[in-house]
Amino acid sequence: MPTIEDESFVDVQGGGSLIVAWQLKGKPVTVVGGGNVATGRVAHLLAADAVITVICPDSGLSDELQYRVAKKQIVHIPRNFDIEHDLRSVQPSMVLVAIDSPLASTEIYRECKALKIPVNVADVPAECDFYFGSMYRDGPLQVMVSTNGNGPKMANLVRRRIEDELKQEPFGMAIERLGLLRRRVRQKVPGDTSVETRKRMRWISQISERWTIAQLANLDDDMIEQVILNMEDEPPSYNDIIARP
Ligand SMILES: C[C@@]1(CC(=O)O)C2=NC(=C\c3[nH]c(c(CCC(=O)O)c3CC(=O)O)Cc3[nH]c(c(CC(=O)O)c3CCC(=O)O)/C=C3\N/C(=C\2)[C@@H](CCC(=O)O)[C@]3(C)CC(=O)O)/[C@H]1CCC(=O)O
Ligand SMILES: NC(=O)c1ccc[n+]([C@@H]2O[C@H](COP(=O)([O-])OP(=O)(O)OC[C@H]3O[C@@H](n4cnc5c(N)ncnc54)[C@H](O)[C@@H]3O)[C@@H](O)[C@H]2O)c1
Repeated sequence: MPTIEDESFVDVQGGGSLIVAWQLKGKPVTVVGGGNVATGRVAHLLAADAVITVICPDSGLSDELQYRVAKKQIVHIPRNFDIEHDLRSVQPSMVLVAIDSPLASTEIYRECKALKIPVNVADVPAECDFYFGSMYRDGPLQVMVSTNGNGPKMANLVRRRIEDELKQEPFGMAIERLGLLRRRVRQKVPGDTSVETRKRMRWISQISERWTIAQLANLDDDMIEQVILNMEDEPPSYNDIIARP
């Protein structure tokens, strides 16, 4: 039984935030404003497959957002935000505010809180349920750097360091191919018993660990089938697979 004198547990440092990978696929998200900041928010939302409505007067819609409306990637409502119509009746999953009017922002923020809708008001930490961070993406890989409000520019610098390192190797492609292999392994060893799950997990962990990033990125559909056909206790090495006819 652990006691409060037990020093084997690490001390936790507070003052952070919970970084999670929020799933927005198919969910309605409202972006208020159509300028530079809103345009950046929309790019992040599109990458998350959200269903996006942008609300701002026609005169405020950026060229990029006009292009996205024309491509039917987003819906645009050409007027100022209206709390009754755009919040109370629609109840979106999330609201992102990026407008040049602090009074209107605060009003939208308060109503989102009353309706329990998660909201971010760009550059106003007191009106954010969550902050954005500096993002590196490569296919399904996403790395987000946050300074928890202390220095957004520094978040950008740290992200660029990480980016310089990660872009040396095809991580995105490797992860995509590994994702396909995982799905095939689950078809080959279906079932939810702990024995089956443990077998699948050990197998995939070993391949993830032992194959290089370049080898994983090279894993084409035929090789995946070879790997699946040879699913014995020990997972094959890359060389085992390419040596097979
Ligand atoms: C990461 C990034 C993502 C994004 O927004 O997409 C982001 N800000 C970015 C850039 C940036 N923003 C600002 C500068 C000027 C230099 C500087 O101040 O450092 C630069 C740098 C530049 O422009 O180069 C000004 C600024 N930002 C906030 C305040 C208010 C305050 O601090 O009180 C002020 C001061 C306004 C004033 O002084 O009046 C607040 C927030 N900005 C955040 C995110 C959240 C905290 C993130 C974190 O702590 O890590 C948070 C809390 C809320 C939010 O907006 O979600 C994006 C970099 C993307 C990239 O390029 O990679
Ligand atoms: N400009 C920047 O680089 C920058 C960077 C970080 C944060 N910010 C902050 O983020 C906010 C937005 O910045 P921006 O550069 O995108 O501004 P912007 O001036 O380019 O765009 C403002 C947008 O808000 C719309 N708008 C104004 N009132 C509205 C309302 N009531 N309903 C709907 N739409 C409305 C306008 O039509 C326009 O599309 C500002 O508060 C700014 O301080 C700006």
